[in-house]
Amino acid sequence: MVLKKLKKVTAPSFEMVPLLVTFVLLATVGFLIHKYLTWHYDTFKKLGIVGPAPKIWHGNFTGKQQIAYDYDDIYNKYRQKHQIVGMFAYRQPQFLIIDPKLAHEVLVTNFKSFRNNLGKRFLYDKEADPVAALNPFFNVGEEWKTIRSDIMSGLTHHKLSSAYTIWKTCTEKLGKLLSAQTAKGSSIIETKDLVLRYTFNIMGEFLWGIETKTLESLDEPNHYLEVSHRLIHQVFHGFMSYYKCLPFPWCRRFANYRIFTAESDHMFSQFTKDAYVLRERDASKTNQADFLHYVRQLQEKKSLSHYEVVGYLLAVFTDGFDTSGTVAFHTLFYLTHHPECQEKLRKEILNNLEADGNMNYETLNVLPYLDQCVHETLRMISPITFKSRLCTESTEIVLDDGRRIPIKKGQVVTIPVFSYLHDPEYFEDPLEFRPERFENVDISELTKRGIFLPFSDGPRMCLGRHLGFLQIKTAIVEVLKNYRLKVCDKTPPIAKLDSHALINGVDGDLFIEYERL
Ligand code: HEM
Repeated sequence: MVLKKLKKVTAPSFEMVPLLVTFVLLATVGFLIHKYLTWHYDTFKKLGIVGPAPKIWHGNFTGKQQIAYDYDDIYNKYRQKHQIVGMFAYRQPQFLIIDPKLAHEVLVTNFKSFRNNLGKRFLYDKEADPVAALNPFFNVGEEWKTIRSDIMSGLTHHKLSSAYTIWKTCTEKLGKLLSAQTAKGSSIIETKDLVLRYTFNIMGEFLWGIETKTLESLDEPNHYLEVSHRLIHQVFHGFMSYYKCLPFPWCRRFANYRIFTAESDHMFSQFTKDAYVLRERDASKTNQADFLHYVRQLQEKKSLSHYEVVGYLLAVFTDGFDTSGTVAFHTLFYLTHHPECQEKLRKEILNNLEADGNMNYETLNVLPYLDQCVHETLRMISPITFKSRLCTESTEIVLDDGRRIPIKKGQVVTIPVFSYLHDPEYFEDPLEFRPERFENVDISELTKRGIFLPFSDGPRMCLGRHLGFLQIKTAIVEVLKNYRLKVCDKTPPIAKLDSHALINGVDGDLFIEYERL
Protein backbone atom coordinates (compact mmCIF):
# COMPACT_ATOMS: atom_id res chain seq x y z
CA MET A 1 0.00 0.00 0.00
CA VAL A 2 2.82 2.38 1.05
CA LEU A 3 4.83 1.35 -1.99
CA LYS A 4 1.86 2.02 -4.17
CA LYS A 5 1.50 5.51 -2.71
CA LEU A 6 5.19 6.27 -3.14
CA LYS A 7 5.10 5.15 -6.70
CA LYS A 8 2.25 7.52 -7.25
CA VAL A 9 4.27 10.42 -5.93
CA THR A 10 7.77 9.75 -7.35
CA ALA A 11 7.24 8.29 -10.77
CA PRO A 12 6.58 11.17 -13.16
CA SER A 13 3.30 10.78 -14.82
CA PHE A 14 3.16 11.11 -18.57
CA GLU A 15 1.67 14.63 -18.24
CA MET A 16 4.56 15.86 -16.04
CA VAL A 17 7.28 15.08 -18.59
CA PRO A 18 6.94 18.34 -20.56
CA LEU A 19 6.98 20.25 -17.27
CA LEU A 20 10.17 18.56 -16.18
CA VAL A 21 11.82 19.08 -19.56
CA THR A 22 10.88 22.77 -19.42
CA PHE A 23 12.31 23.00 -15.92
CA VAL A 24 15.57 21.32 -16.92
CA LEU A 25 15.84 23.53 -20.00
CA LEU A 26 15.20 26.72 -18.00
CA ALA A 27 17.73 25.68 -15.36
CA THR A 28 20.32 24.95 -18.08
CA VAL A 29 19.67 28.27 -19.83
CA GLY A 30 19.85 30.08 -16.45
CA PHE A 31 23.08 28.30 -15.64
CA LEU A 32 24.57 29.15 -19.04
CA ILE A 33 23.53 32.82 -18.78
CA HIS A 34 25.01 33.01 -15.30
CA LYS A 35 28.21 31.39 -16.55
CA TYR A 36 28.31 33.76 -19.54
CA LEU A 37 27.87 36.79 -17.31
CA THR A 38 30.47 35.73 -14.76
CA TRP A 39 33.07 33.46 -16.37
CA HIS A 40 35.58 36.28 -16.68
CA TYR A 41 35.22 37.56 -13.12
CA ASP A 42 38.65 36.18 -12.28
CA THR A 43 40.35 38.33 -14.97
CA PHE A 44 42.05 40.56 -12.41
CA LYS A 45 42.66 37.91 -9.76
CA LYS A 46 44.80 36.03 -12.29
CA LEU A 47 46.88 39.19 -12.71
CA GLY A 48 47.21 39.74 -8.97
CA ILE A 49 45.19 42.96 -9.17
CA VAL A 50 42.66 43.76 -6.44
CA GLY A 51 39.25 45.30 -7.00
CA PRO A 52 35.67 45.36 -5.72
CA ALA A 53 33.50 42.27 -6.25
CA PRO A 54 31.20 42.84 -9.22
CA LYS A 55 27.45 42.25 -9.22
CA ILE A 56 25.73 40.48 -12.05
CA TRP A 57 24.57 42.91 -14.74
CA HIS A 58 25.72 46.28 -13.32
CA GLY A 59 29.22 45.05 -12.45
CA ASN A 60 30.63 47.70 -10.13
CA PHE A 61 28.21 50.42 -11.18
CA THR A 62 25.37 50.98 -8.76
CA GLY A 63 22.90 52.21 -11.35
CA LYS A 64 21.76 54.68 -8.70
CA GLN A 65 24.11 57.63 -9.09
CA GLN A 66 26.30 59.46 -11.62
CA ILE A 67 28.94 57.06 -12.93
CA ALA A 68 31.55 59.60 -11.72
CA TYR A 69 30.47 58.83 -8.14
CA ASP A 70 30.69 55.07 -8.76
CA TYR A 71 34.26 55.42 -10.01
CA ASP A 72 34.99 57.80 -7.15
CA ASP A 73 33.78 55.33 -4.49
CA ILE A 74 36.15 52.69 -5.87
CA TYR A 75 38.98 55.20 -6.18
CA ASN A 76 38.62 56.31 -2.55
CA LYS A 77 38.53 52.75 -1.30
CA TYR A 78 41.83 51.85 -2.98
CA ARG A 79 43.74 55.12 -3.36
CA GLN A 80 45.98 54.72 -0.33
CA LYS A 81 47.59 51.45 -1.30
CA HIS A 82 47.12 50.73 -4.99
CA GLN A 83 48.16 52.22 -8.31
CA ILE A 84 45.69 50.30 -10.43
CA VAL A 85 42.60 48.22 -9.66
CA GLY A 86 40.33 45.92 -11.64
CA MET A 87 36.61 46.62 -11.93
CA PHE A 88 33.62 45.86 -14.14
CA ALA A 89 31.56 48.39 -16.06
CA TYR A 90 28.46 46.25 -16.47
CA ARG A 91 30.08 43.13 -17.94
CA GLN A 92 33.20 44.86 -19.25
CA PRO A 93 36.43 44.46 -17.26
CA GLN A 94 38.24 47.78 -16.90
CA PHE A 95 41.60 48.68 -15.41
CA LEU A 96 40.96 51.72 -13.21
CA ILE A 97 44.04 53.91 -13.01
CA ILE A 98 44.44 55.14 -9.45
CA ASP A 99 47.87 56.72 -9.85
CA PRO A 100 47.74 59.86 -12.06
CA LYS A 101 51.29 59.38 -13.32
CA LEU A 102 50.05 56.18 -14.98
CA ALA A 103 47.20 58.21 -16.49
CA HIS A 104 49.82 60.43 -18.13
CA GLU A 105 51.50 57.31 -19.47
CA VAL A 106 48.25 56.03 -20.99
CA LEU A 107 47.23 59.37 -22.51
CA VAL A 108 50.59 60.69 -23.59
CA THR A 109 53.84 58.71 -23.35
CA ASN A 110 52.37 55.34 -24.32
CA PHE A 111 49.70 56.77 -26.63
CA LYS A 112 50.67 54.30 -29.36
CA SER A 113 49.22 51.50 -27.20
CA PHE A 114 46.06 53.43 -26.28
CA ARG A 115 45.16 55.33 -29.42
CA ASN A 116 41.39 55.00 -29.24
CA ASN A 117 38.63 55.95 -26.88
CA LEU A 118 35.34 54.04 -26.81
CA GLY A 119 33.85 56.39 -29.41
CA LYS A 120 33.96 53.88 -32.24
CA ARG A 121 32.08 51.39 -30.07
CA PHE A 122 29.49 53.96 -29.01
CA LEU A 123 28.71 54.60 -32.67
CA TYR A 124 26.72 51.48 -33.46
CA ASP A 125 25.86 52.06 -37.09
CA LYS A 126 27.84 54.53 -39.19
CA GLU A 127 25.31 54.39 -42.01
CA ALA A 128 22.41 55.19 -39.70
CA ASP A 129 24.37 58.00 -38.03
CA PRO A 130 26.18 59.63 -40.98
CA VAL A 131 26.76 63.03 -39.36
CA ALA A 132 27.96 61.75 -35.98
CA ALA A 133 30.31 59.45 -37.89
CA LEU A 134 32.32 62.53 -38.92
CA ASN A 135 33.12 63.60 -35.37
CA PRO A 136 36.77 62.90 -34.43
CA PHE A 137 35.60 61.42 -31.14
CA PHE A 138 34.01 58.48 -32.98
CA ASN A 139 36.90 57.93 -35.33
CA VAL A 140 40.16 56.02 -35.35
CA GLY A 141 43.27 55.70 -37.51
CA GLU A 142 43.99 57.91 -40.49
CA GLU A 143 40.39 59.10 -40.73
CA TRP A 144 40.56 60.42 -37.15
CA LYS A 145 43.87 62.16 -37.81
CA THR A 146 42.55 63.89 -40.94
CA ILE A 147 39.25 65.04 -39.45
CA ARG A 148 40.93 66.21 -36.25
CA SER A 149 43.57 68.21 -38.04
CA ASP A 150 41.01 69.71 -40.49
CA ILE A 151 38.81 70.93 -37.64
CA MET A 152 41.69 72.14 -35.47
CA SER A 153 43.11 74.30 -38.24
CA GLY A 154 39.84 76.27 -38.22
CA LEU A 155 40.04 76.95 -34.47
CA THR A 156 43.52 78.34 -33.91
CA HIS A 157 44.12 81.40 -31.71
CA HIS A 158 44.73 83.38 -34.88
CA LYS A 159 41.41 82.29 -36.45
CA LEU A 160 39.48 82.95 -33.23
CA SER A 161 41.00 86.36 -32.71
CA SER A 162 40.02 87.34 -36.29
CA ALA A 163 36.47 86.16 -35.60
CA TYR A 164 36.26 87.95 -32.26
CA THR A 165 33.74 90.53 -33.53
CA ILE A 166 31.19 87.69 -33.51
CA TRP A 167 31.70 87.34 -29.76
CA LYS A 168 31.44 91.09 -29.31
CA THR A 169 28.13 91.21 -31.16
CA CYS A 170 26.72 88.26 -29.23
CA THR A 171 27.80 89.62 -25.83
CA GLU A 172 26.07 92.89 -26.75
CA LYS A 173 22.90 90.91 -27.43
CA LEU A 174 23.32 89.09 -24.11
CA GLY A 175 23.72 92.46 -22.35
CA LYS A 176 20.56 93.83 -24.01
CA LEU A 177 18.57 90.75 -23.08
CA LEU A 178 19.66 91.02 -19.45
CA SER A 179 18.78 94.74 -19.36
CA ALA A 180 15.34 94.11 -20.82
CA GLN A 181 14.71 91.23 -18.44
CA THR A 182 15.78 93.07 -15.29
CA ALA A 183 14.05 96.31 -16.38
CA LYS A 184 10.72 94.54 -16.39
CA GLY A 185 11.31 93.48 -12.80
CA SER A 186 12.43 89.90 -13.48
CA SER A 187 15.75 89.93 -11.75
CA ILE A 188 15.73 86.21 -10.89
CA ILE A 189 16.96 84.43 -13.96
CA GLU A 190 17.37 80.76 -14.79
CA THR A 191 21.03 80.97 -15.69
CA LYS A 192 21.47 77.60 -17.41
CA ASP A 193 18.96 78.60 -20.05
CA LEU A 194 20.44 82.11 -20.32
CA VAL A 195 24.00 80.91 -20.88
CA LEU A 196 23.10 78.09 -23.26
CA ARG A 197 21.11 80.61 -25.31
CA TYR A 198 24.31 82.67 -25.46
CA THR A 199 26.64 79.83 -26.50
CA PHE A 200 24.05 78.66 -29.03
CA ASN A 201 23.77 82.16 -30.48
CA ILE A 202 27.54 82.31 -30.98
CA MET A 203 27.61 78.89 -32.60
CA GLY A 204 24.87 79.95 -35.02
CA GLU A 205 26.92 83.02 -36.05
CA PHE A 206 30.36 81.37 -36.04
CA LEU A 207 29.42 78.10 -37.73
CA TRP A 208 26.58 79.09 -40.06
CA GLY A 209 26.63 82.88 -40.15
CA ILE A 210 22.99 82.93 -39.06
CA GLU A 211 21.08 84.71 -36.33
CA THR A 212 19.29 82.04 -34.30
CA LYS A 213 17.29 84.57 -32.25
CA THR A 214 17.99 82.73 -29.02
CA LEU A 215 18.86 86.02 -27.28
CA GLU A 216 15.69 87.88 -28.19
CA SER A 217 13.63 86.80 -25.21
CA LEU A 218 13.92 84.39 -22.31
CA ASP A 219 10.17 83.83 -22.27
CA GLU A 220 9.90 82.45 -25.77
CA PRO A 221 10.93 78.86 -26.40
CA ASN A 222 13.37 78.64 -29.29
CA HIS A 223 12.83 75.80 -31.74
CA TYR A 224 16.51 75.49 -32.74
CA LEU A 225 17.57 75.36 -29.12
CA GLU A 226 14.99 72.71 -28.33
CA VAL A 227 16.20 70.53 -31.21
CA SER A 228 19.76 70.96 -29.90
CA HIS A 229 18.81 69.98 -26.36
CA ARG A 230 17.17 66.84 -27.75
CA LEU A 231 20.36 66.17 -29.70
CA ILE A 232 22.58 66.43 -26.60
CA HIS A 233 20.14 64.24 -24.69
CA GLN A 234 20.29 61.66 -27.46
CA VAL A 235 24.12 61.63 -27.40
CA PHE A 236 23.87 60.71 -23.71
CA HIS A 237 21.35 57.93 -24.45
CA GLY A 238 23.45 56.67 -27.34
CA PHE A 239 26.46 56.32 -25.00
CA MET A 240 24.39 54.75 -22.24
CA SER A 241 22.85 52.25 -24.63
CA TYR A 242 26.40 51.01 -25.28
CA TYR A 243 27.01 50.46 -21.56
CA LYS A 244 23.60 49.00 -20.80
CA CYS A 245 23.87 46.51 -23.63
CA LEU A 246 27.36 45.36 -22.63
CA PRO A 247 26.03 42.15 -21.09
CA PHE A 248 24.34 41.28 -24.43
CA PRO A 249 25.80 43.53 -27.10
CA TRP A 250 23.50 42.19 -29.83
CA CYS A 251 20.58 43.81 -27.93
CA ARG A 252 21.88 47.13 -29.13
CA ARG A 253 20.05 46.92 -32.43
CA PHE A 254 16.79 47.04 -30.46
CA ALA A 255 17.95 49.88 -28.19
CA ASN A 256 17.94 53.62 -28.68
CA TYR A 257 21.43 53.52 -30.14
CA ARG A 258 21.69 56.51 -32.47
CA ILE A 259 24.13 59.18 -31.34
CA PHE A 260 22.63 62.12 -33.21
CA THR A 261 18.91 62.51 -33.81
CA ALA A 262 17.58 62.38 -37.38
CA GLU A 263 15.80 65.64 -36.55
CA SER A 264 19.07 67.45 -35.76
CA ASP A 265 20.87 65.97 -38.80
CA HIS A 266 18.07 67.37 -40.90
CA MET A 267 17.92 70.78 -39.21
CA PHE A 268 21.67 71.41 -39.35
CA SER A 269 21.88 70.14 -42.92
CA GLN A 270 19.22 72.73 -43.79
CA PHE A 271 21.13 75.44 -41.83
CA THR A 272 24.16 74.62 -43.95
CA LYS A 273 22.27 74.73 -47.26
CA ASP A 274 20.64 78.05 -46.29
CA ALA A 275 23.97 79.52 -45.22
CA TYR A 276 25.53 78.54 -48.57
CA VAL A 277 22.66 80.06 -50.52
CA LEU A 278 22.95 83.30 -48.53
CA ARG A 279 26.65 83.56 -49.25
CA GLU A 280 26.29 82.75 -52.92
CA ARG A 281 23.47 85.26 -53.32
CA ASP A 282 25.17 88.10 -51.49
CA ALA A 283 28.95 88.16 -51.11
CA SER A 284 28.72 90.97 -48.55
CA LYS A 285 27.12 88.44 -46.15
CA THR A 286 30.40 86.54 -46.06
CA ASN A 287 32.34 86.83 -42.85
CA GLN A 288 35.81 85.80 -43.92
CA ALA A 289 36.74 85.07 -40.33
CA ASP A 290 34.03 82.58 -39.42
CA PHE A 291 34.25 78.79 -39.43
CA LEU A 292 31.82 78.45 -42.32
CA HIS A 293 34.17 80.43 -44.53
CA TYR A 294 37.02 78.16 -43.49
CA VAL A 295 34.99 75.00 -44.17
CA ARG A 296 33.88 76.25 -47.58
CA GLN A 297 37.50 76.76 -48.54
CA LEU A 298 38.36 73.33 -47.20
CA GLN A 299 35.50 71.83 -49.19
CA GLU A 300 36.88 73.30 -52.38
CA LYS A 301 40.39 72.10 -51.62
CA LYS A 302 39.42 68.57 -50.63
CA SER A 303 36.14 68.14 -52.55
CA LEU A 304 34.18 67.46 -49.37
CA SER A 305 30.57 66.34 -49.75
CA HIS A 306 27.66 68.28 -48.25
CA TYR A 307 27.40 65.70 -45.47
CA GLU A 308 31.09 65.98 -44.67
CA VAL A 309 30.70 69.74 -44.29
CA VAL A 310 27.67 69.25 -42.01
CA GLY A 311 29.66 66.65 -40.03
CA TYR A 312 32.54 69.08 -39.44
CA LEU A 313 30.20 71.89 -38.41
CA LEU A 314 28.25 69.63 -36.09
CA ALA A 315 31.41 68.26 -34.50
CA VAL A 316 32.24 71.78 -33.35
CA PHE A 317 28.65 72.47 -32.41
CA THR A 318 27.85 69.34 -30.37
CA ASP A 319 31.20 69.21 -28.61
CA GLY A 320 31.32 72.94 -28.02
CA PHE A 321 27.91 74.41 -27.28
CA ASP A 322 26.90 72.45 -24.19
CA THR A 323 30.37 71.87 -22.67
CA SER A 324 31.44 75.50 -22.66
CA GLY A 325 27.96 76.76 -21.70
CA THR A 326 27.99 74.38 -18.76
CA VAL A 327 31.37 75.57 -17.50
CA ALA A 328 30.24 79.20 -17.91
CA PHE A 329 27.05 78.77 -15.86
CA HIS A 330 28.88 76.74 -13.22
CA THR A 331 31.43 79.55 -12.85
CA LEU A 332 28.58 82.04 -12.37
CA PHE A 333 27.00 79.63 -9.90
CA TYR A 334 30.14 79.40 -7.75
CA LEU A 335 30.72 83.14 -7.94
CA THR A 336 27.16 83.66 -6.70
CA HIS A 337 27.89 81.49 -3.68
CA HIS A 338 31.24 83.26 -3.13
CA PRO A 339 30.61 87.02 -3.24
CA GLU A 340 34.19 87.80 -2.17
CA CYS A 341 35.56 86.01 -5.27
CA GLN A 342 32.90 87.69 -7.38
CA GLU A 343 33.93 91.17 -6.19
CA LYS A 344 37.59 90.43 -6.75
CA LEU A 345 36.90 89.22 -10.28
CA ARG A 346 34.62 92.16 -11.07
CA LYS A 347 37.37 94.55 -10.03
CA GLU A 348 39.79 92.84 -12.37
CA ILE A 349 37.28 92.95 -15.22
CA LEU A 350 36.33 96.62 -14.74
CA ASN A 351 39.98 97.61 -14.60
CA ASN A 352 40.66 95.96 -17.93
CA LEU A 353 37.82 97.12 -20.16
CA GLU A 354 38.54 99.21 -23.24
CA ALA A 355 37.12 102.72 -23.62
CA ASP A 356 34.08 101.28 -25.45
CA GLY A 357 33.25 99.04 -22.48
CA ASN A 358 34.41 95.83 -24.20
CA MET A 359 37.38 93.64 -23.49
CA ASN A 360 39.84 92.86 -26.26
CA TYR A 361 40.78 89.31 -27.20
CA GLU A 362 44.34 89.42 -25.86
CA THR A 363 43.34 90.81 -22.46
CA LEU A 364 40.52 88.28 -22.11
CA ASN A 365 43.04 85.48 -22.53
CA VAL A 366 45.50 86.70 -19.93
CA LEU A 367 43.40 88.06 -17.05
CA PRO A 368 44.81 86.01 -14.15
CA TYR A 369 41.90 85.89 -11.73
CA LEU A 370 39.35 85.19 -14.47
CA ASP A 371 41.54 82.29 -15.54
CA GLN A 372 41.82 81.02 -11.97
CA CYS A 373 38.03 81.15 -11.48
CA VAL A 374 37.41 79.16 -14.67
CA HIS A 375 40.06 76.57 -13.82
CA GLU A 376 38.71 76.20 -10.30
CA THR A 377 35.24 75.63 -11.76
CA LEU A 378 36.67 73.01 -14.13
CA ARG A 379 38.21 71.36 -11.08
CA MET A 380 35.02 71.50 -9.01
CA ILE A 381 32.73 70.20 -11.77
CA SER A 382 34.63 68.96 -14.75
CA PRO A 383 32.06 68.39 -17.52
CA ILE A 384 33.76 65.13 -18.50
CA THR A 385 34.36 63.06 -15.36
CA PHE A 386 36.30 60.07 -16.67
CA LYS A 387 38.15 58.94 -19.77
CA SER A 388 38.25 55.41 -21.07
CA ARG A 389 40.90 54.25 -23.49
CA LEU A 390 41.00 51.12 -25.56
CA CYS A 391 44.27 49.23 -25.68
CA THR A 392 45.19 49.15 -29.37
CA GLU A 393 48.54 47.39 -29.04
CA SER A 394 49.26 44.95 -26.20
CA THR A 395 51.54 46.53 -23.64
CA GLU A 396 52.54 46.52 -19.98
CA ILE A 397 52.10 48.97 -17.15
CA VAL A 398 55.01 48.85 -14.73
CA LEU A 399 54.12 49.56 -11.10
CA ASP A 400 56.39 51.20 -8.52
CA ASP A 401 57.10 47.80 -6.91
CA GLY A 402 58.38 46.52 -10.26
CA ARG A 403 55.33 44.39 -11.08
CA ARG A 404 54.49 44.39 -14.76
CA ILE A 405 50.75 44.41 -15.50
CA PRO A 406 50.00 43.14 -19.01
CA ILE A 407 47.23 44.99 -20.85
CA LYS A 408 45.98 43.12 -23.90
CA LYS A 409 44.76 44.61 -27.15
CA GLY A 410 41.01 45.28 -26.84
CA GLN A 411 41.03 45.77 -23.06
CA VAL A 412 39.74 48.99 -21.53
CA VAL A 413 41.58 51.33 -19.20
CA THR A 414 39.70 54.08 -17.36
CA ILE A 415 41.05 57.31 -15.92
CA PRO A 416 38.90 58.77 -13.11
CA VAL A 417 39.45 62.46 -13.91
CA PHE A 418 36.85 63.63 -11.34
CA SER A 419 38.52 61.67 -8.53
CA TYR A 420 41.97 63.17 -9.13
CA LEU A 421 40.41 66.64 -9.10
CA HIS A 422 38.81 65.91 -5.71
CA ASP A 423 41.70 64.13 -4.05
CA PRO A 424 42.94 66.13 -1.01
CA GLU A 425 46.43 64.84 -1.69
CA TYR A 426 46.52 66.91 -4.89
CA PHE A 427 44.07 69.71 -4.06
CA GLU A 428 43.77 70.77 -0.44
CA ASP A 429 40.15 71.05 0.83
CA PRO A 430 38.90 69.84 -2.53
CA LEU A 431 35.23 70.62 -1.89
CA GLU A 432 35.99 74.31 -1.38
CA PHE A 433 35.78 76.74 -4.29
CA ARG A 434 39.09 78.55 -4.00
CA PRO A 435 40.33 80.05 -7.29
CA GLU A 436 43.49 81.32 -5.57
CA ARG A 437 44.82 77.76 -5.45
CA PHE A 438 45.72 78.27 -9.12
CA GLU A 439 47.56 81.55 -8.51
CA ASN A 440 50.99 81.41 -10.18
CA VAL A 441 50.44 77.72 -10.90
CA ASP A 442 51.51 76.29 -14.22
CA ILE A 443 48.40 74.39 -15.35
CA SER A 444 50.34 72.49 -17.99
CA GLU A 445 52.56 71.14 -15.20
CA LEU A 446 49.46 69.82 -13.33
CA THR A 447 48.26 68.28 -16.58
CA LYS A 448 51.61 66.58 -17.09
CA ARG A 449 51.39 65.12 -13.59
CA GLY A 450 48.02 63.66 -14.64
CA ILE A 451 46.06 65.35 -11.87
CA PHE A 452 44.34 68.09 -13.89
CA LEU A 453 42.67 66.55 -16.92
CA PRO A 454 39.34 68.32 -17.59
CA PHE A 455 40.42 68.57 -21.26
CA SER A 456 42.30 65.26 -21.07
CA ASP A 457 45.85 65.20 -22.49
CA GLY A 458 47.94 63.86 -25.35
CA PRO A 459 47.15 63.57 -29.05
CA ARG A 460 43.43 63.07 -28.39
CA MET A 461 43.13 65.98 -26.00
CA CYS A 462 40.14 68.31 -26.49
CA LEU A 463 40.72 70.24 -29.69
CA GLY A 464 38.25 73.00 -28.86
CA ARG A 465 39.60 74.37 -25.61
CA HIS A 466 40.56 77.81 -26.99
CA LEU A 467 37.07 78.18 -28.39
CA GLY A 468 35.65 76.86 -25.09
CA PHE A 469 37.55 79.43 -23.01
CA LEU A 470 36.43 82.18 -25.34
CA GLN A 471 32.76 81.27 -24.86
CA ILE A 472 33.10 80.91 -21.10
CA LYS A 473 35.14 84.04 -20.44
CA THR A 474 33.12 86.38 -22.64
CA ALA A 475 29.89 85.28 -20.92
CA ILE A 476 31.35 85.88 -17.45
CA VAL A 477 32.77 89.29 -18.35
CA GLU A 478 29.49 90.45 -19.88
CA VAL A 479 27.45 89.41 -16.84
CA LEU A 480 29.79 90.60 -14.10
CA LYS A 481 30.60 93.98 -15.56
CA ASN A 482 26.95 95.00 -15.17
CA TYR A 483 25.40 92.76 -12.52
CA ARG A 484 26.04 91.60 -9.00
CA LEU A 485 24.92 87.97 -8.67
CA LYS A 486 23.12 87.01 -5.51
CA VAL A 487 21.78 83.84 -3.96
CA CYS A 488 17.97 83.86 -3.84
CA ASP A 489 15.46 81.39 -2.40
CA LYS A 490 15.51 79.35 -5.59
CA THR A 491 19.31 79.15 -5.98
CA PRO A 492 20.40 75.55 -5.50
CA PRO A 493 22.98 74.90 -2.80
CA ILE A 494 26.46 73.70 -3.75
CA ALA A 495 26.29 71.18 -6.50
CA LYS A 496 25.00 67.68 -6.67
CA LEU A 497 25.69 66.08 -10.02
CA ASP A 498 22.90 65.32 -12.43
CA SER A 499 22.75 61.61 -13.13
CA HIS A 500 20.82 61.91 -16.37
CA ALA A 501 22.99 64.23 -18.40
CA LEU A 502 25.81 63.80 -20.84
CA ILE A 503 27.70 66.73 -19.45
CA ASN A 504 28.27 66.56 -15.77
CA GLY A 505 26.51 69.36 -13.92
CA VAL A 506 24.35 70.81 -11.19
CA ASP A 507 21.05 69.00 -10.99
CA GLY A 508 17.92 70.99 -11.87
CA ASP A 509 17.37 74.69 -12.58
CA LEU A 510 19.90 77.33 -11.67
CA PHE A 511 18.10 80.47 -10.51
CA ILE A 512 20.26 83.44 -9.59
CA GLU A 513 19.30 87.01 -8.65
CA TYR A 514 20.81 89.71 -10.90
CA GLU A 515 21.29 93.12 -9.30
CA ARG A 516 22.15 95.94 -11.73
CA LEU A 517 25.31 97.77 -10.68
C1 HEM B 1 35.19 73.83 -21.47
C2 HEM B 1 34.70 73.11 -22.41
C3 HEM B 1 35.21 71.77 -22.85
C4 HEM B 1 35.66 70.71 -22.12
C5 HEM B 1 35.79 70.62 -20.61
C6 HEM B 1 36.03 69.67 -23.06
C7 HEM B 1 36.55 68.43 -22.71
C8 HEM B 1 36.91 67.46 -23.61
C9 HEM B 1 37.45 66.17 -23.25
C10 HEM B 1 37.74 65.69 -21.84
C11 HEM B 1 37.64 65.48 -24.39
C12 HEM B 1 38.13 64.05 -24.50
C13 HEM B 1 39.57 63.97 -24.91
C14 HEM B 1 40.10 62.56 -24.90
O1 HEM B 1 39.45 61.64 -25.42
O2 HEM B 1 41.18 62.36 -24.35
C15 HEM B 1 37.24 66.32 -25.48
C16 HEM B 1 37.32 65.95 -26.79
C17 HEM B 1 36.88 66.74 -27.81
N1 HEM B 1 36.44 68.05 -27.72
FE1 HEM B 1 36.22 69.12 -26.02
N2 HEM B 1 35.78 70.12 -24.31
C18 HEM B 1 35.30 71.41 -24.24
C19 HEM B 1 34.97 72.24 -25.27
C20 HEM B 1 35.05 71.90 -26.58
C21 HEM B 1 34.74 72.79 -27.66
C22 HEM B 1 34.31 74.24 -27.54
C23 HEM B 1 34.89 72.07 -28.80
C24 HEM B 1 34.67 72.61 -30.18
C25 HEM B 1 35.37 72.33 -31.20
C26 HEM B 1 35.33 70.73 -28.43
C27 HEM B 1 35.61 69.71 -29.31
C28 HEM B 1 36.10 68.47 -28.97
C29 HEM B 1 36.34 67.40 -29.91
C30 HEM B 1 36.07 67.43 -31.41
C31 HEM B 1 36.85 66.31 -29.19
C32 HEM B 1 37.29 64.95 -29.73
C33 HEM B 1 38.80 64.98 -29.94
C34 HEM B 1 39.40 63.69 -30.47
O3 HEM B 1 38.87 62.59 -30.16
O4 HEM B 1 40.40 63.77 -31.18
N3 HEM B 1 35.43 70.67 -27.08
N4 HEM B 1 36.79 67.53 -24.98
